[in-house]
Amino acid sequence: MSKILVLYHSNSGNTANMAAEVAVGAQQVIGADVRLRSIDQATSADLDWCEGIALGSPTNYGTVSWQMKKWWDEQPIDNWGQRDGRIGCAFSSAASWGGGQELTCMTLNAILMNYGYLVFGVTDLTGPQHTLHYGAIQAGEPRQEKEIAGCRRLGRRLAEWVAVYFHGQRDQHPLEQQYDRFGHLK
Ligand SMILES: Cc1cc2nc3c(=O)[nH]c(=O)nc-3n(C[C@H](O)[C@H](O)[C@H](O)COP(=O)(O)O)c2cc1C
Repeated sequence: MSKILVLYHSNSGNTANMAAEVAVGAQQVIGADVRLRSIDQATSADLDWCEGIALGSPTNYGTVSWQMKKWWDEQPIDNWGQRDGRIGCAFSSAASWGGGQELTCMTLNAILMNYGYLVFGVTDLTGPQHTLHYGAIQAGEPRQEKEIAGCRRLGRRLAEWVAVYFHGQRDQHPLEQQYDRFGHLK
């Protein structure tokens, strides 16, 4: 089983709704065991458990929420250096497009990199002019089909990479998949 943690903070529900869709996407990969946790519920045991993590925060003043930063700041230092090689990715909701979601994703990725996670972006388009190169991004909550698909694609890609790199399932590699990845480029 691929162990996938979707960990998020959300003040008013938008990032929580993204997280739920990311979890749905991860569950699309056969053999994925998915935990969906807010930082209010999660403990360092969840980090110990997972092989892959999708980390989500609202964009607050162009960066991660203080609550998300605090959660990581308070992780036991003993864990540092113990999670090298696990796989991570990011997602964020802001009020508006261009409100700093990608900056937040990059900061979330930087937090994960400090812990030794291998972080990735997604090359696919899930709708016209809609991609997630630095993580899934959103204005408000995901409503349109391409927005929901973007969140789900992030989770799916995470579970695919875990299947490939942790469990040797080469058939789960994105280049082996039959679903549409670049149709919206046309
Ligand atoms: C303290 C604070 C700072 C914020 N800063 C930004 C910002 O820099 N850019 C932006 O577009 N929205 C900003 N917002 C709006 C939130 O990012 C937006 O409402 C988001 O969808 C909230 O996600 P949540 O429902 O998961 O908390 C801010 C909200 C708060 C409370």
